[in-house]
Amino acid sequence: MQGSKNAGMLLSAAALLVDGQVVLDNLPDVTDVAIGSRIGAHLGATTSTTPGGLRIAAHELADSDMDVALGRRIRHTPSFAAAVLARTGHVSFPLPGGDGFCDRPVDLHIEAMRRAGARLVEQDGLIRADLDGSRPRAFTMDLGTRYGPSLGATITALLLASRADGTSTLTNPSAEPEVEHTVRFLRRAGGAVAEREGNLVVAGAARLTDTTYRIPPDRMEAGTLLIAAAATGGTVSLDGIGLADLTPAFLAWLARLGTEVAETEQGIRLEVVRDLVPHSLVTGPHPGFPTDLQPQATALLATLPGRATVTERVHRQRSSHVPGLTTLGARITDSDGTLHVTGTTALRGAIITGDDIRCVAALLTAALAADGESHVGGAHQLARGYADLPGKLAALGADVALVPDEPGRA
Ligand SMILES: CC(=O)N[C@H]1[C@@H](OP(=O)(O)OP(=O)(O)OC[C@H]2O[C@@H](n3ccc(=O)[nH]c3=O)[C@H](O)[C@@H]2O)O[C@H](CO)[C@@H](O)[C@@H]1O
Ligand SMILES: C=C(OP(=O)(O)O)C(=O)O
Repeated sequence: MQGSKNAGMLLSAAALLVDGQVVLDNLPDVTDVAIGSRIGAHLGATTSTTPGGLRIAAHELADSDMDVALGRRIRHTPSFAAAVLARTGHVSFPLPGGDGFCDRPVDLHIEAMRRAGARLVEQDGLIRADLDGSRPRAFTMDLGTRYGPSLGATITALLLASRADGTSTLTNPSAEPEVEHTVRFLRRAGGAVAEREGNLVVAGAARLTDTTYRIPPDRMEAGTLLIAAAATGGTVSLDGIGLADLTPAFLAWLARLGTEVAETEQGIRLEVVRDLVPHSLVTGPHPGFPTDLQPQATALLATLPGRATVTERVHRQRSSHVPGLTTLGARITDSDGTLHVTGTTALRGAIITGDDIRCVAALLTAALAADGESHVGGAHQLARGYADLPGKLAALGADVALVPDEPGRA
């Protein structure tokens, strides 16, 4: 398995907090991570590749103005900005990009900066934040939203608190594995983060020091491959990942469909053990069903005779995959954020395209199960989060090849 794109991005941001050298092992070769590394380099960090990883030396950050074009291309921009603000007392950054399947607000990121003592001004999509002193001040903040705790804002607050002058308390923090990895990384770099009664209590440090961290396996890549194997009635073995890396809700869903997922010496193995039947799902914060596997799961349900519902509860809406699936012949209706899927074995190949990472992964999954050939556009989106999904699927026996993406799209 590749290293996790989301953990890799957040730890690349955290690396900018360290007054020394950070080595991130097992960073995935995906375009978002490359953009994260370019953002660091533009701000004055020295980056160099190591076998299987990246060395980031941010002894000094010479610049506090983030490259606007790069910042607009990724979702984790506010967390990179928080690290720069905590280090230099100043930062300017654009509103983030990333997948645009729904409105994705950043109010909590901004609030964390404000609570840490920043004066903020927004103009034309650019945000400027300045601290009065050289360090953030200690603060208290609640990271809950009506959709559950915010992962991104928990990391932004954590990074600010780690360099604050005093002890901060973060209530209702996200429990996603990416938070646990960021906490471990910060502790290794000399930070003091404690978990107390479900809160994160962070004693700010004046300096964080050299450290090496291994990015965990990408649970979304693993989940995508497990779903693709189930959708094609196959068997798949994935090395370098364990059952503990996947959430109980996702594993229980796979089991109810009629697959068996077991641990092997090298990793995990999925086998289809009976005729698959559909089963409904609801996404949720960890340890719930991950939102980043919802589109692919919808694609699988669209191929299984019978009915199921798919309810998105992490994002306001996530149904960008529905038009492409419908073009392949899937029967899906959307009512108040819940997708009603009536599966069919009669999906047919078509020309379809997707505009975000998991949407394209979902279309690819359904195209593999469909009769005939499909052309799935959006390979550049896929490359934001998967190092080589078409290549891995081909190695597993799928008839899939990468052809040049649509002209004019970076
Ligand atoms: C908890 C969770 O599963 N988070 C997912 C979320 O992370 P990401 O960090 O992108 O999003 P958040 O976890 O912050 O968002 C959770 C909820 O909080 C809301 N919100 C967020 C920030 C903010 O300032 N204000 C606000 O209202 C969002 O609209 C959303 O409904 O999307 C990523 C991409 O799909 C996934 O990899 C993460 O697993
Ligand atoms: C939505 C995703 O990524 P991002 O938050 O970077 O847009 C994703 O990984 O599915």
